[in-house]
Amino acid sequence: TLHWGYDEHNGPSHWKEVFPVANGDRQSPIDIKTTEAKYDPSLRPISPNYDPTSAKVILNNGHSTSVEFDDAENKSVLIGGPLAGTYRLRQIHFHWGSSDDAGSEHAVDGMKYAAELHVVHWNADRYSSFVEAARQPDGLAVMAVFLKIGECNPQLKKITDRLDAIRAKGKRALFTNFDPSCLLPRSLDYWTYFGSLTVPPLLESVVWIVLREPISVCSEQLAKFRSLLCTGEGETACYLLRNYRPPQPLKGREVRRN
Ligand SMILES: C[C@@H](CNC(=O)c1ccc(S(N)(=O)=O)cc1)Cn1ccc2ccccc21
Ligand SMILES: [Zn+2]
Repeated sequence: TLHWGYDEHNGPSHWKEVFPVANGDRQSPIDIKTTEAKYDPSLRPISPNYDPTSAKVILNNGHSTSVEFDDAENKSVLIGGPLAGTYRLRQIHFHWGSSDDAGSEHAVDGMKYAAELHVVHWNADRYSSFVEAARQPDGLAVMAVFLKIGECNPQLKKITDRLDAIRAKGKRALFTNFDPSCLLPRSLDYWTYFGSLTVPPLLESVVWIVLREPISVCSEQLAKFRSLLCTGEGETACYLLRNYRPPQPLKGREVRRN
């Protein structure tokens, strides 16, 4: 059976063989055509409110590196923006490419950034667990932040410095006292649209909030992400050189902006 990944034989073009929703009506990512985005005065400012003690572990799941947060209560939440209710922080993770000239999942007028940060939340007002929320059309809210090649990012250093400890798939390390707001740009202006997870099972349960202003990352920091392995210890090493899905058809969806 297909174990999905990002190689020629198991990458995004194969995912539909196991996950037919890959050809669904609200798939992500998308190419955001800025002139077609509709200004919506009802959209409020987004309001992230994170407690650094919620951060627990950093791990390599073979498809990306993620920092996982304690989501047993409303300690770190996202409210406002297009959201009705309180969305609880679950994890953050990254997508990158094999070179600096592509790596983001969303594109802006056809232009891709070097990488993309996803801050993943679930609707704790309406659902009792992440896994339940992940199956609902309004279950998840993911804030996307573009990483643009430039100065090394001192906040990102906290994450890239730990990657040596989790090089193999399945490895994890303690990672606490971390507030992911430190990775957000000055402006929280955003585009928003209804979409999906960008990796299998590609569930169509995500309200996407894509920040318009990128943060910076330098080549050396990106190179550390590419040194992660998509294989476990003792297996023949395969490097996680890229882990982005290309933009998917909009299928008539509207993209709004604040
Ligand atoms: C959600 C999956 C686990 N996947 C994620 O949590 C996840 C989160 C964000 C993104 S992204 N790149 O879009 O921000 C991608 C994946 C668990 N799971 C697996 C099968 C499954 C079935 C029902 C419910 C949950 C299920
Ligand atoms: Zn992601």
